Amino acid sequence: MLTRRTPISVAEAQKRINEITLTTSTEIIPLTEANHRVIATDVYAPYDYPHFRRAGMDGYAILASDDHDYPREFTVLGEIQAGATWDQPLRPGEAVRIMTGAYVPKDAEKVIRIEKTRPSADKQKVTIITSERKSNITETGTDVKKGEIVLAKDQELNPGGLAVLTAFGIQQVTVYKKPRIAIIATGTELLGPHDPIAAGKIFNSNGIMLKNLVEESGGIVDFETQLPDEANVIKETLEKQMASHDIVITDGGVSVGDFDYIGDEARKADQLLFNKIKQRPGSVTTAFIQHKTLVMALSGNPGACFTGFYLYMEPLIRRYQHQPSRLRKVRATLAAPYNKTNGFDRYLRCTYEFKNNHFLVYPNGINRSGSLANLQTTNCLALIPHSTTPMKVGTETDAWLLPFK
Ligand SMILES: Nc1nc2c(c(=O)[nH]1)N[C@H]1C(S)=C(S)[C@@H](COP(=O)(O)OP(=O)(O)OC[C@H]3O[C@@H](n4cnc5c(N)ncnc54)[C@H](O)[C@@H]3O)O[C@H]1N2
Ligand code: MOO
Repeated sequence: MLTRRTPISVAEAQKRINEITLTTSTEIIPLTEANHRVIATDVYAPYDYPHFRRAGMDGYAILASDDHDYPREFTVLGEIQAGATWDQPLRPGEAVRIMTGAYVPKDAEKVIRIEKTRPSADKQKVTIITSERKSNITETGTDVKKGEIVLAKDQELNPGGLAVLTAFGIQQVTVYKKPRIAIIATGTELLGPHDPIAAGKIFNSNGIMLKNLVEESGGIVDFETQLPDEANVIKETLEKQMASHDIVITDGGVSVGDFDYIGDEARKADQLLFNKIKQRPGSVTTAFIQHKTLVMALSGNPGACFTGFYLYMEPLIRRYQHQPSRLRKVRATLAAPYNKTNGFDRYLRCTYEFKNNHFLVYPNGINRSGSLANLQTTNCLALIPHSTTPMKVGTETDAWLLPFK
């Protein structure tokens, strides 16, 4: 059925997606699974770090009042290994052999590095040759004081952050839940992964791309399927997946063809956000909310599907994690010809180069909506504003550098 759709701008479509109120929730997970997760609560230091006075060098611990008139011989009271403690008092003329990272005796104020000493053969005595400028002792709480925020919320944990938490004996962390996303590809032309290639048929190349794009952006794909263009099958699957997911992403079946059933579902939905955008590729990109779940209907055309994901889905998935989009908007110069003109703004798949403090963008291969050969090497999208004349080489425009590229 042919219906008239009202195209809106990309900015307006992005605004409508951005205005969706998200119900983000949190979960507690073991630290061993927390790399790249976003912490949802400030984490306070349960104790000082370090929590004992620690030797920064291998050497001999002595009293502050003894730090003079070198060379001078000291009596060695014993040895403190890292991990051990020491409770004997230290008196003038006495030293304790101490290792890096070991507990410093209470009354010791200085560790003289081993290089500046001459131990006797039986190790019972040591001659200190010269003093040290530094104490070589790390005082309690030098790094972090008890009660301070060691990691503030809303940041993505990385291996360094995991080390910080572990140092404080923290083994679990509260993080934002990842949105659960279902991916439904539609099209009777789609072959199963093990089918032989056949006339009129294609493999579901969008499926694996979308799954990995979702996961890279911080979502979980726990349902993925491909469906023939059959209204009932599509409707039933949509209903079921909407009930159990935060977002359902579909691709294909969204234009005005006789078998484009996703478009029909969109028009009947509780809230239609948009079903035509003034953009190429992907003018058919559609979004609607049904039973409080967002359905993002991307074009089946691979180039349009790729672009639509970055423009609308990546920022939304990141928002579930309280994180900004990873697309980096820059000003860039068109460095090679692109001669096509269009009534809609085009998000051209490009490669970029950073030269003399400036970004240069190069149109990447064939930029049709239905072409896909450039998807591996495309690392930015550049804006070719709608016009009746081609954009001249050397013109400045907006470009978005893509994450993980
Ligand atoms: N009469 C009109 N025809 C079309 C219009 C229009 O306005 N009037 N819009 C065109 C534009 S623009 C686009 S974009 C496409 C959008 O089509 P759909 O999103 O509905 O997608 P399909 O028609 O199902 O497929 C388009 C193309 O992509 C291939 N495809 C589909 N699924 C996959 C997949 N999972 N992996 C790889 N490739 C896939 C499919 O075989 C088609 O070749 O509509 C235009 N038509
Ligand atoms: O809307 Mo389509 O521009 O060819 O992807």
